[in-house]
Amino acid sequence: MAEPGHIVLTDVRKSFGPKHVLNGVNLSVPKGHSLVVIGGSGTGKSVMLKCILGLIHPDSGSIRIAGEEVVGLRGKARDAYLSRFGMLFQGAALFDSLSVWENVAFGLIQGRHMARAQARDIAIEKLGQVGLGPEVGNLYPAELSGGMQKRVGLARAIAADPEIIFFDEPTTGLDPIMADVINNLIVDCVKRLGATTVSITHDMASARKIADDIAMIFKGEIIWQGPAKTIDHSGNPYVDQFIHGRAEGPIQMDVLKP
Ligand SMILES: Nc1ncnc2c1ncn2[C@@H]1O[C@H](COP(=O)(O)OP(=O)(O)OP(=O)(O)O)[C@@H](O)[C@H]1O
Repeated sequence: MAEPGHIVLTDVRKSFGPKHVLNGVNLSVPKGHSLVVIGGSGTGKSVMLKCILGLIHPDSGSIRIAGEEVVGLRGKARDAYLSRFGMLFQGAALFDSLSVWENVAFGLIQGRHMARAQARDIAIEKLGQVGLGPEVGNLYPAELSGGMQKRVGLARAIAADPEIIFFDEPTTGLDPIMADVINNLIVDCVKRLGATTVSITHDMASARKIADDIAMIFKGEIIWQGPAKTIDHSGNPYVDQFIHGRAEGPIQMDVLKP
């Protein structure tokens, strides 16, 4: 029998009022694999990630992590669940009032109640893994370039050695060379940790680099999933249109609707 997925979504549905956003999402990510979810704006990528994180409750369906049902977890069980995740947000989302090392160590100090000195050592080590020297630890986010901020965000995402990491648009806003540097660091850091990852991106160069598998979401359903190296021969006209960025094809933009 095939190994059950580390992250398994079964028929996950979510509507906001009359708006059906997730229409029965089915997805399985094996342990240690990197899945990249692609899809147009407003197709439900962020809502799906928020459902996995428990920030949005699905109307129905099942989300299992390592075999355990996580829909509906509350209180301490939910806190313990969230501590298994690392997250790199769009724009890095660093705290401006904290130094770089304090940003990286935030979850260790606040979440795990680690002593500051020990947390600082780990932060400096993780900064080293993303190519930043210890001197950067004492700077503040406003003193860093966008690329350095992403590196710090990545160091923070891996600080607690999470078993699952989410990357939300990890290369948005970066020039192509810095984007490639971040992609390489993501691949290195994830391999070192052996973490299972789910990433959202519009950047196909990034998707090809960091994904083992790619899934395409369209109108709240996964319409294709396969190994990244097969995406050019998916045989799916929606995938073809998306990866080549063509205005013509089965995906029609509702440019007049909000
Ligand atoms: N809390 C909410 N209340 C009402 N509607 C919501 C809520 N969250 C998301 N939506 C709607 O769900 C749809 C999907 O949103 P989502 O953020 O998942 O899109 P996305 O695929 O991540 O898009 P993008 O690539 O632009 O970030 C959108 O139409 C959005 O307006």
